[in-house]
Amino acid sequence: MAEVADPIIRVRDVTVQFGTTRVLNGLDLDVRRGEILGFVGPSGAGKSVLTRTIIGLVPKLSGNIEVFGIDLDKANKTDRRGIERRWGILFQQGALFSSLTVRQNIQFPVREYLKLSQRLLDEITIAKLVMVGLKPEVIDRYPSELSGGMIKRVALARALALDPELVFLDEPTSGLDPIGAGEFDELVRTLQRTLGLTVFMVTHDLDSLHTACDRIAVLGDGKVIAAGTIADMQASQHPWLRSYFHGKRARAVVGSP
Ligand SMILES: Nc1ncnc2c1ncn2[C@@H]1O[C@H](COP(=O)(O)OP(=O)(O)OP(=O)(O)O)[C@@H](O)[C@H]1O
Repeated sequence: MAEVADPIIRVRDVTVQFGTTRVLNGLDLDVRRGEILGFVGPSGAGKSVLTRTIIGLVPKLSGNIEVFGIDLDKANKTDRRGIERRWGILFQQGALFSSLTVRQNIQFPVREYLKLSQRLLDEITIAKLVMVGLKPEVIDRYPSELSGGMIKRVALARALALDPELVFLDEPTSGLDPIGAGEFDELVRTLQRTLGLTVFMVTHDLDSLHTACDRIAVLGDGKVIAAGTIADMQASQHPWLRSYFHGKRARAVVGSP
């Protein structure tokens, strides 16, 4: 694959296996600093597995992963904590701790890494809530008292709590209606531009790929089978890409016959 200068994530020849099932098979991927990369592929292809492998939650059989130019396998515990502070994560499942309030959810990662006064923690929390378009009044609500869209926003606020350079979003718009999803995409786009964030976004949402992503990488048979702009994807003759980007759903999004 073509080398990218100064990638924020560099994955080379990564293989991940559960028992005898090989999910990733010699996968290469670069994520460029400052871009929103949309990561797509069939259900069960291994998108979440790759995300979890990059952040070190899933062990790999072989291969090499660098984040911020640092090989995580070679980092000691202190360096690793330093790296983990520089990324934020919005997981697909269990976006928020249901027994904690919005305040406690957002402050959770901050408390893990920093010793700050409660007053400062509250100030950070309110700033993050405003950043994601929520009113400070929601701070003492529980997740069960929020709408689906609000939960996603609080989860994003939590991912942003430590002012990360890189954010992992695993299907952030799943479960939202098209308007809510569109608003969320717009928010991610705005934050990327204003904060200079790099975003790694697993998604099934064709609208997100069109409106939010700078580049798209497609996972198939354990590898990245294509990477490029939406125009590159639409021009591809690969059967899965053709049916995905030119199928019924795609036509509904781009409005072509
Ligand atoms: N801890 C695990 N142990 C065993 N198998 C696993 C584990 N985690 C994931 N898998 C398997 O790895 C494969 C890829 O799963 P993954 O969740 O990454 O798919 P995905 O591309 O994110 O799918 P979706 O789009 O449906 O979310 C699946 O077959 C899944 O069952």
